[in-house]
Amino acid sequence: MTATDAFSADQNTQGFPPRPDAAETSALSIERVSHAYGTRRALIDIGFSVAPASFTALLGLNGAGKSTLFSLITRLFGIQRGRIGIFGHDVARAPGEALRLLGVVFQPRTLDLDLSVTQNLLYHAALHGIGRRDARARSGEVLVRIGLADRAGSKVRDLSGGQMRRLEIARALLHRPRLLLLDEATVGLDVKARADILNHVRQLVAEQGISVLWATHLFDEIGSNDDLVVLHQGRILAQGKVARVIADAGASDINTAFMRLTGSSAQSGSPT
Ligand SMILES: Nc1ncnc2c1ncn2[C@@H]1O[C@H](COP(=O)(O)OP(=O)(O)OP(=O)(O)O)[C@@H](O)[C@H]1O
Repeated sequence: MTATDAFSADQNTQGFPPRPDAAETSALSIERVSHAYGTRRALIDIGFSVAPASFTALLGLNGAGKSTLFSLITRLFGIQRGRIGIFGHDVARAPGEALRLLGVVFQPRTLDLDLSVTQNLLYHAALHGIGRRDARARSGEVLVRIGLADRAGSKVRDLSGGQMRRLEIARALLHRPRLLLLDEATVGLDVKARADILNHVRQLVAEQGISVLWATHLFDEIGSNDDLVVLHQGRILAQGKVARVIADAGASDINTAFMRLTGSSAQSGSPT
């Protein structure tokens, strides 16, 4: 069976409606997206949007489909079904315009440990075609923003895990994106480093107006005012303001709501 065949039984994926106008104003719009690895369906007709200057948590256990979705948004994988827009730019049809507005922090670390903090940033800036002088200015700027200015000359190898993550966030901000995706950004960090990263990212939303999609399997990373998307086994089970999702599930907290929606429980302790 081909990936296309894998969806043929799903009536909801037959034909896509015209783009809603609202999608044009969303930082990110996911419309009826499906993805299969051979016969394994990883995403099944999912749709949601991220509002400009908002923090949206994408909550799902391992295997929910979060990384697959990130791979589609960033064009690591081609889109099999549906449409993805970034500030109104279709990722498949206008990838240059769309991806210019996007910054990403992937789950695996991708820093050069033997280069300094600044050298890592300059290298990345060069890949984006940012001139040397501008790159230096921007590097200083993003390091201040993410609280790493005092480590500019340090070798990355000498940073803590949390500082490395913050450097990756700084790097993702170098080309001044308006939408930032973070895939399980706190995995492997202790409680303090996790809180630290989350605070920095929330500050980017509040102070810089950056839109954030924060993928996590930890419900204690979700704030009461956040927008929430609950993804489970490739399907979206709930979305909306956290309070609304909790109320709609007839629950009193996010943990119970998640259990009711999925029949399982997310983790509130340290990431695995
Ligand atoms: N390259 C691949 N080939 C085949 N199946 C895959 C591949 N990548 C992911 N899958 C499957 O797709 C589903 C979604 O996986 P995905 O990695 O997107 O989930 P996730 O929510 O990011 O989980 P995790 O946090 O564990 O990475 C899972 O069933 C997974 O086994």
